[in-house]
Amino acid sequence: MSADTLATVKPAVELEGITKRFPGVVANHDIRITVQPGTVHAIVGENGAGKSTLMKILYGMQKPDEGTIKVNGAEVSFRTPSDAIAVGIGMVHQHFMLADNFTVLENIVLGAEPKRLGTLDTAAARRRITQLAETHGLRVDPDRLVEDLGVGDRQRVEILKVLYRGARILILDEPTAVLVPQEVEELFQNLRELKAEGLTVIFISHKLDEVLDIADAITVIRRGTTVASVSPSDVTARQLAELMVGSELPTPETRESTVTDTVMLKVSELTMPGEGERLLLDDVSFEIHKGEILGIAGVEGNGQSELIEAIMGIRPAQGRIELDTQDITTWSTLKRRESGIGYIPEDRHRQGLLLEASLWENRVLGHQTRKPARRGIWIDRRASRADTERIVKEYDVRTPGVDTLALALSGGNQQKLIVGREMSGDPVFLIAAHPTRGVDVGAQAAIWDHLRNARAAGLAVLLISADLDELIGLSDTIQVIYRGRLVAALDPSDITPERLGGYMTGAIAGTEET
Ligand SMILES: Nc1ncnc2c1ncn2[C@@H]1O[C@H](COP(=O)(O)OP(=O)(O)OP(=O)(O)O)[C@@H](O)[C@H]1O
Repeated sequence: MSADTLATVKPAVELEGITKRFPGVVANHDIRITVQPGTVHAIVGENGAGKSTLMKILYGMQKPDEGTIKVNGAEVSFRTPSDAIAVGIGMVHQHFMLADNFTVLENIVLGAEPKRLGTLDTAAARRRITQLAETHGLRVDPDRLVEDLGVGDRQRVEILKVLYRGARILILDEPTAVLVPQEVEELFQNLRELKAEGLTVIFISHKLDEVLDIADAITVIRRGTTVASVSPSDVTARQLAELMVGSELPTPETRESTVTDTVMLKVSELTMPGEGERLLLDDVSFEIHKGEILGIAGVEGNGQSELIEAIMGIRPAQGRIELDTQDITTWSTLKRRESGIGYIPEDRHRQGLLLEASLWENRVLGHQTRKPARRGIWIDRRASRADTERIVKEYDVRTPGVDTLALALSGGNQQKLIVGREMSGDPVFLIAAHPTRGVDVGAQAAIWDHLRNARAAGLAVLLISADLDELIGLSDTIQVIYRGRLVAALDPSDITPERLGGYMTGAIAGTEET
């Protein structure tokens, strides 16, 4: 692009002086960001820094108290997302919003068409989708059911859905959080193609290496305000993290094995039927010792959720589960929890928190029968509040206080609260599903420390994570789950994320299959 044309090209997005206040919190303060068209622009910052709030403002989901938004040089004011869509802004949410039992085509068209599906010109819609998919290198089959698609494909459908509505500026909220390395590479390839077509991508991410790999420009937000605008070629991941927190990061400690001979959890021949012939869990057996972290690696949808649900007694399965030599196979979920199982669930909104309740009420959720919640037949409010304050401090949950509603916390801070709660009350066995999903690098290191310390004190942990660095860095042993079977046992000190990704996708056959 020559200097002349550069001068005439208007920024895709200009945010000037954006301020947004919530009760007790200034979520955004005088934010200034310029996003050039045809670029990938990353927004990074600690949990609670104000990234999501800013993206919601840019997508018309929230109104700023102050400041202006310009899109392609023209000032805009959004009342709803439809206003943002009308000027070409689209948002791909982290939690996919697709209807499972509809086809790709139906999902893409749903909501975008003025007519109802019954009267839709399917042939024209299919032509347009195919054309969009081809132009942007987003291969998907329009006639497949969404429930049959893997995570990477679902994400492509979400992107196509946004493009179908005419978006030229795409907002992606932590797009790589659920992807394995191979899928991340595919997504980045898609983003590069979008960019080459002149589209603009704004994305939020906590994975700083990835940010450095794909972004053309990076804006750092700290405590609600823009503190730096950098080019990826000028910073390292560590410097970026330090810009986010405003101080130097501690260097992580090395670790030693704390695995003992005492078996804490023993799962034998766990089998769960699915629809038709396919088994959701197929003869799964393993042991976890006191002081051991067993990591389960797998692409989402290969039986991890079912395994957790079986161990927690949420969903029936054949086989046997023993906790500390006791057969708990027929126990209720509550009884399992009471006997010392902590559970950091996969989906913090559906299973982890009551969003309309305060932080201290969430602290006692699922722990009503135990200390500090219980005093006689009553809930001990004072002790519960005090313990919540302890968690807020120890886990650095950014909140105005323990009476704040859970829904007012940023995503990462909600996660820190859940982790703190589940690590409280000295569990003997912990199920940690994606324990650091959505938390910033500093908080991630802190949660890892908490897990390692608890492990050193004898906690047995079942770790399920899509973050392969986390699996490799924390686990004593890694088992790969593929189509409901444990197919390979791997030594974390001897495996790279790329090879692990190979086992997870079935590209490298596991020991059981060879
Ligand atoms: N609806 C709300 N009501 C009250 N406070 C809110 C609300 N939404 C966000 N906040 C507060 O605004 C601040 C910024 O939150 P935001 O979700 O934008 O952070 P974030 O940078 O996206 O964090 P994360 O990385 O954890 O997702 C936080 O202190 C949060 O508690």
